[in-house]
Amino acid sequence: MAAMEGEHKHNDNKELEPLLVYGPPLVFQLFESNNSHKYHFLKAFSSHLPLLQFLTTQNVEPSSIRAILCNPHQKVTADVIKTLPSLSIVVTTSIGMDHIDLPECHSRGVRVVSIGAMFADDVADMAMGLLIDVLCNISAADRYVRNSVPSKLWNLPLLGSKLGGKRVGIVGLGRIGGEVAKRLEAFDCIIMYHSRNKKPLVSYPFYSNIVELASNSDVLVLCCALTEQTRHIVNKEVMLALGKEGVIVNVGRGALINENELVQCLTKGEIKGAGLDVFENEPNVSKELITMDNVVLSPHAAALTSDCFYDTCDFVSKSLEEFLYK
Ligand SMILES: O=CC(=O)O
Repeated sequence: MAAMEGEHKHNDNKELEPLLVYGPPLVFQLFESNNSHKYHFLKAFSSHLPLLQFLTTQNVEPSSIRAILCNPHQKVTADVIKTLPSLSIVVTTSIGMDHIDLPECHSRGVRVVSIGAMFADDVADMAMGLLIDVLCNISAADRYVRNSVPSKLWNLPLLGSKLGGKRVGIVGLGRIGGEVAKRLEAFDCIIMYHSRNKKPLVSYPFYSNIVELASNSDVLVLCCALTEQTRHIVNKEVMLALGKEGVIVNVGRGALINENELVQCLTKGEIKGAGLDVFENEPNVSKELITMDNVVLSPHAAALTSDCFYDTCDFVSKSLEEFLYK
């Protein structure tokens, strides 16, 4: 466990009451790596432990926690919320909010603030990176070179394929999906999308049925939020419709895809490949996926850029200060 404590003055020079904030270590690295930032809301605790376990093992009084800082790996369940009588705000350093029990927050009057679309560019870059990697076998070729001897260097047993001209179905045309579309246009891709509703200002073809989208696409890029409606939105039927040359990229949430069915389809050659930044049972990654050369894996890292870190630091500080001290 790491603890940070400090004495800081608010803008109006009024001494702040100590505020307990709890969050996972990665989030707190933001503050540690940005020394110039004013820690208005200390004391803060960070731990890898789930919050309820943290409270009991570290002997922290639940009623002293007024704010939670979390990321998608930190579940803010109804039990967590009920255990913290003074909780008044949850700030998540993520776009997605599926790790937070929103109805419980709402009924308790706990405010929830998410980073919104701040990371859209970075996540869209990751989607493009994964897609180009799968199509051009970059990671597989990298492994080949590292394990090769000079006489075999040119014998790579894989053929790539170009992105240009591919028909790409974007699932979820919000800010991230929109940024993905912008990038795909530069590659002369044919873009279409599926989302809850047709977007009146968007000219790309809209498919209300994801199976139809898949059967008209070479690639599916998943950018939507995980909800009860989108859980397993990509299942065997969708993958069979995408077809043997089809590629799936997921920068949304792992459970958007039925991962068992994905493994089966990849194993049987029913789709060609996948680029995954997220997994259904994080932090566990299916053993089969790990062995596949046509699959590119990334550890939920699309927003782990230095740009995101600085923006997040500002955002979190402002959100907490505004809500708690104004
Ligand atoms: O997973 C990351 C996010 O939701 O921002």
